[in-house]
Amino acid sequence: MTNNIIDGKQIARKVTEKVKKRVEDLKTLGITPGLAVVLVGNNAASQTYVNNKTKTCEKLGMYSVLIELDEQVSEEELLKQVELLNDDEKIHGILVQLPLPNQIDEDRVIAAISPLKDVDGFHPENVGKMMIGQPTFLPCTPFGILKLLEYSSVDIAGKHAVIIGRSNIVGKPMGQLLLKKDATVTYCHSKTKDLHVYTKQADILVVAIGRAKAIDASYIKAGAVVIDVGMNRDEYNKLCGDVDFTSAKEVASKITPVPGGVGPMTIAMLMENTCLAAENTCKN
Ligand SMILES: Nc1nc2c(c(=O)[nH]1)N[C@@H](CN(C=O)c1ccc(C(=O)N[C@@H](CCC(=O)O)C(=O)O)cc1)CN2
Ligand SMILES: [Mg+2]
Repeated sequence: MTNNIIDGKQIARKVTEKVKKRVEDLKTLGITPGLAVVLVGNNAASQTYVNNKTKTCEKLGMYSVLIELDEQVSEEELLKQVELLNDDEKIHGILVQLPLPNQIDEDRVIAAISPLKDVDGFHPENVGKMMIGQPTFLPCTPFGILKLLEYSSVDIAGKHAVIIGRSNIVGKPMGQLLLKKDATVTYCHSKTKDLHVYTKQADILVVAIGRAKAIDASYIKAGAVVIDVGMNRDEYNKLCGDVDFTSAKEVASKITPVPGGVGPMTIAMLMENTCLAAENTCKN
């Protein structure tokens, strides 16, 4: 198939252009949206992502701070930093970059972030709101995937969406958000038997397994929309997804590449959530 590639970079640019306008409007009211990004340790990939986040804030006229903590930092020290940010009026959004080192309980740190500043949408209160369809911050990767589908004119209602992966930050919320759009949702995961049986039924297939090129054309129904959330290195150390793009693009009606698909949307939606957090302060 030709011309079936969903360009995440281009769609992310369209989303951030709209955020930029909202930031300008907020500034006329004397409010500059502010994002605090907390990075623990020196994971190279995480460093790239947090730098992209703070750079994008600058480009959109938002305020940002990057707090870098040592790999060995204690949970108490990290929680103290989160508390300071919860109380900082210049900060509307707080994000603690994941994964965290083993000595730190991720759930405890996420729960310490004020739900009003939880622009990742990971706090249990916000996850609960998402589940019951109340307005809240939606987790950036699944929220970005919804936008990709919307901008690519993919109808969701009545479609069979199959999600491979059940993480708290991608798989689980992705299913809920597609359900809210009236898809019929099936979750698959590492213990699923006969994976082909499910994936072959998918009109929309979201792949978040964490294994390079694990899903090839043989798993995909002709004409399906394929969304690849993976981020791996192949045998030549080249970035690649969980989908074997070369074979999959021949059967999919639309497909996201890696890089340049879902990744840029994650950052664009973080900007939208931070802007929303700042707008919310006008309503309170
Ligand atoms: N607190 C959070 N931690 C993590 C999240 C998150 O949403 N919140 N998601 C991922 C990492 N992530 C953002 O933090 C992220 C991953 C990848 C990209 C991206 O733009 N990828 C590019 C390729 C980048 C490269 O060249 O290395 C692409 O796909 O085109 C953005 C954000 C885990 N942690
Ligand atoms: Mg841990």
